[in-house]
Amino acid sequence: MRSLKREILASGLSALKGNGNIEPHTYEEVETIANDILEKVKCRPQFGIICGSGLGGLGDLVSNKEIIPYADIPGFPVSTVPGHAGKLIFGDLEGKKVVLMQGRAHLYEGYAVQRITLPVRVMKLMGVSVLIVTNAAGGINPEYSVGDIMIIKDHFNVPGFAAVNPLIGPNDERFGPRFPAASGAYDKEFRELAKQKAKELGYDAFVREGVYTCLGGPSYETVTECRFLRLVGVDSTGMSTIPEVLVARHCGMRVLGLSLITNKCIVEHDSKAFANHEEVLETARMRTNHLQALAAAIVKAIKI
Ligand SMILES: O=P(O)(O)O[C@H]1O[C@H](CO)[C@@H](O)[C@H]1O
Ligand code: HPA
Repeated sequence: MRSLKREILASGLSALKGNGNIEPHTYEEVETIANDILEKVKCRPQFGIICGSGLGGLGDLVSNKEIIPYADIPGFPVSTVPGHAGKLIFGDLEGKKVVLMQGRAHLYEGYAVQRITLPVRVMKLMGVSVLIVTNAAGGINPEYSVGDIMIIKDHFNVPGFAAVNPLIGPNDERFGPRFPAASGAYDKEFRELAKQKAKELGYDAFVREGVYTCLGGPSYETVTECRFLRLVGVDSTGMSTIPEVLVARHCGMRVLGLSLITNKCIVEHDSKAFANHEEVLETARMRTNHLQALAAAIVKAIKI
């Protein structure tokens, strides 16, 4: 095990192996990382939370914090984007044991898709069975406003059209099946619960339910791409989340996804407006308190 750990550390990019082929981390590698983390913390998490751009404030909800920077975890992808602190926070939230990722890594940062999803498998082997994923996204649905929170009911995996899928490569049945279903990935019961909690909190006016997509980024979408996405039934668009959800579902986790609509997508040629990350972070700041309250209420209500 020791030498395996050294190997992961030394390679830094063990998801990229040999002649350009991309291979997933082995079960043993993931197990080594998970056990290593568990040796460092007292918490034994049941819930995993991934915070999107500017949404790391969800970490303030956690008490009895134990914090490990991603940079100290062998093999973990380190976030390089503003609004992604790159810390793993363990602790208590509404009576539940949680591990919260304050920030994520994205495809456009140059990581293999298997590598950006490694933390999800590590969570699984640490005992997590429920994953809450959050992201900042552009509103494609013309009825959406900046600041809306969208409960994700389905996704449209654009990178998957070009064979970018974290489950590509040898399949280890200890994680899950070769051909997992992707329909029903966003747990119906959790979605209903999220809607109910939103109502109780008086958030009806800005909580929606819709379909998320991600492109590879880092460029934001063109006008034609946005119009195309609307035609196929997409409501919000980002550059993350879907790979994590595919891996989570593959290993049997139940998933809830929340998109914060941080900007409206540009659908008019020659528009003077342009998508930008500053607006994304600004909207995230504006909605942090609401998102915190909603996430806390949902975690409290979910029974494991
Ligand atoms: O999906 P999250 O991590 O919330 O971040 C979103 O915000 C960034 C663009 O502003 C991109 O990284 C996009 O994916
Ligand atoms: N497009 C893609 N990703 C995003 C956007 C967007 O408009 N807003 C936040 N992340």
